[in-house]
Amino acid sequence: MDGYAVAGAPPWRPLADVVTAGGASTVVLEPGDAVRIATGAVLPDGAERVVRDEHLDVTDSLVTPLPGNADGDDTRRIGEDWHAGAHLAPAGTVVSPAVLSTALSAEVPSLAVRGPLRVRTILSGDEIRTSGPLARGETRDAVGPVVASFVRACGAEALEVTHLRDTAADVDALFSGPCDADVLAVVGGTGGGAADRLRDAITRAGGEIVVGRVRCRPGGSQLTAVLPDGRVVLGLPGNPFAAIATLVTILPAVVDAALAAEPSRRRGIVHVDDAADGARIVAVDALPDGTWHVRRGHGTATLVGLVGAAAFAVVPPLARGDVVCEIVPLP
Ligand SMILES: Nc1nc2c(c(=O)[nH]1)N[C@H]1C(S)=C(S)[C@@H](COP(=O)(O)OP(=O)(O)OC[C@H]3O[C@@H](n4cnc5c(N)ncnc54)[C@H](O)[C@@H]3O)O[C@H]1N2
Ligand code: MOO
Repeated sequence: MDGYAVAGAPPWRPLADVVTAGGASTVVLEPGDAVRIATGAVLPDGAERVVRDEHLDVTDSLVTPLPGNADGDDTRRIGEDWHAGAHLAPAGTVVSPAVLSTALSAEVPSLAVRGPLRVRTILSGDEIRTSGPLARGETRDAVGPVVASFVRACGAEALEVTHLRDTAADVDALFSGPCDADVLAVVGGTGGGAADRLRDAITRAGGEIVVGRVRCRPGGSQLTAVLPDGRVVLGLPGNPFAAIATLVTILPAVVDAALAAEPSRRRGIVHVDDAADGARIVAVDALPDGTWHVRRGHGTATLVGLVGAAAFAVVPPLARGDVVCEIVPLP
């Protein structure tokens, strides 16, 4: 506190010196002395306490406590914020700016951390074209260039996107080769149709399909699998809206599980007009009263239904009216 460092009983004699923060002071107080001190300065030798300016009457020759403030002490003592060995953040806490700043205050130079999870997105489909003009039968890649934003919004690190040809050998190589990723997010090939080789390849690689399908639209054909080396495979349905909706609803759960983090799901009230048998992932707009409004459906072939939208909402099966839903904010 800005005030006076004092020694002995009041009133005190003010010394001419000023003790400032960061400097090495040579001031020594005798009983009856007071010296002006700045917030953050080290208490000078001989000082017994600090009294803040607001609690003092100061003249050229005398420093006197104001009535009712005779005994106050505004000294900040080393270690007063926490004791040695104190737990400042429980295991599993996300390393937020507050955690980093607290570690700095506590002179903790390094932290044991898990993650971030590294996610590699793999585009599948011989028809998918990432650059150059489209030939007949080709489809513009509308996921690769934007997927990193969504991966990062899930708290994971996005590695570069690769493109896989629709051959069994290429899909096998994806799962058997060395890899710098913790999660392989494969776009397309989840359906099990003529050209979809993902499920068989996971089985051939000795992987276990943990979630084979989900009663949800879009994203019903999504899968979550674990390879023998622990890597997680997310099969994202190929239609871009389905791929992104699936990614942002399933990847956070994988991140939480891998990092032993406490799941934190945001919820909100969504106005739902019609009920459906299964769960739905819908784009929503924020209303001024803090509730959410379902957007008109646009199909899943593009992300046009997300343009300007604030979030996805996961609407539970059969729900209608004002429904509490999981809200997944969009990046
Ligand atoms: N008999 C059925 N067939 C399909 C069904 C069904 O219920 N019964 N569902 C359809 C839906 S909905 C989806 S979604 C897909 C999911 O299957 P896949 O994951 O195997 O997806 P693909 O067939 O590989 O691709 C679907 C569609 O998306 C296009 N695509 C793929 N990647 C991209 C990309 N990076 N950028 C833009 N577009 C992409 C791809 O060309 C296909 O047109 O199954 C349906 N079939
Ligand atoms: O999974 Mo498709 O999931 O409805 O576009």
